[in-house]
Amino acid sequence: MSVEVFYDDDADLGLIQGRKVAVIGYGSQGHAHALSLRDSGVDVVIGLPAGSKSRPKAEEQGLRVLTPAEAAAEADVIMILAPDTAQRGLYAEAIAPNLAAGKALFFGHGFNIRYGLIKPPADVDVAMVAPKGPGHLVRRQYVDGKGVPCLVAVEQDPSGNAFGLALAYAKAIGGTRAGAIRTTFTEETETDLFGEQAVLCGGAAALVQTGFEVLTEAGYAPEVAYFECLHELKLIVDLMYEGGIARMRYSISDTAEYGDLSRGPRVIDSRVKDEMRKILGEIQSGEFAREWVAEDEAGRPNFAKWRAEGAAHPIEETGQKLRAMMSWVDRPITETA
Ligand SMILES: NC(=O)C1=CN([C@@H]2O[C@H](COP(=O)(O)OP(=O)(O)OC[C@H]3O[C@@H](n4cnc5c(N)ncnc54)[C@H](OP(=O)(O)O)[C@@H]3O)[C@@H](O)[C@H]2O)C=CC1
Ligand SMILES: CC[C@](O)(C(C)=O)C(=O)O
Ligand SMILES: [Mg+2]
Ligand SMILES: [Mg+2]
Repeated sequence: MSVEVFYDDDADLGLIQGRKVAVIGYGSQGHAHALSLRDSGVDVVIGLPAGSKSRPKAEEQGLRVLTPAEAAAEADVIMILAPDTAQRGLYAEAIAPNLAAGKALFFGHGFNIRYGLIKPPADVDVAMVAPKGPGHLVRRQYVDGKGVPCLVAVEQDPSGNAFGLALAYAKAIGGTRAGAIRTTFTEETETDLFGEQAVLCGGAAALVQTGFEVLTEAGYAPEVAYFECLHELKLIVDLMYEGGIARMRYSISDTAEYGDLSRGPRVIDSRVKDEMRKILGEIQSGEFAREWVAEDEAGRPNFAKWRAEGAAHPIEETGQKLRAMMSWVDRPITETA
């Protein structure tokens, strides 16, 4: 099945330049959207609670900061870029009372709409512009005259113009420079959750930690194990990123490629694939969403425990020491926030 991809020439920036946009939240995505919208000539206001630690960051950039309710009341387009777990309460308290027919409600990820946690009124456009990359990279690419590809979706379209408006928004943050792909809230949410759980974050972190443990438990130096299991992963993924798995295999030695082809399927075997299918099932059925919402409402006890265990893993201490020796690893992408 082929997808529809839209580029700068397909989007009319004027559609978003003519509206006032409230960006609610000024974290990874929020700062990138707000600054790039402003640089694209859009009238932007930021919505943040009174005690938010993000307020000074937005104000330092010369942005006008109001409370979420005040910003939502002023704006025609409200982009919610607060954490997914905060969105339901934020919507009920500050946004729903300030919606009116003809306004548009935008999201950077479909979680709250897909799982029915937010149910906007029928006379409001509901759309999504979801960059396929971390917010700091979204901003850096925009500043460099490039862009991070976006997914664009429409859930409700009473105006008949929701897709054009979303495409204009994607253009204003650099997304259509790279390409904006039309999708649905369901497809974006389920694939995004699956990708981050099974492959990009959960799968990759567990693979790296487990490889490091096997080597160090067998008596190899943690420093050598770090290079083999974490540091070089970026170099290998860069090759995949540039030219796919085939390009990576072209670049490595035949010995590595034979080991890859003969041993890789033993590591990621049918049991792992079955577990991935189970994880996808939990996402599709809403089981993961219910678990995560309950964990958040309970004060995140497991989240805090697992996060602390991850931070205490020996690979972190080894990494800290080694990264200090590598001057080229000293420009964190988060420095634009
Ligand atoms: N991180 C990423 O790169 C990606 C994120 N997304 C999606 O973008 C959205 C935002 O995520 P992300 O940028 O990671 O979030 P962050 O955690 O980086 O930032 C959240 C921001 O929202 C503020 N905030 C917290 N609570 C509230 C509230 N009740 N009302 C208003 N503002 C609030 C925070 O302020 P304070 O500083 O005070 O905590 C902070 O400025 C999510 O839907 C996420 O799934 C999509 C693609 C990639
Ligand atoms: C991969 C994690 C992500 O989905 C992202 C940066 O796209 C997220 O939710 O942060
Ligand atoms: Mg993602
Ligand atoms: Mg995500």
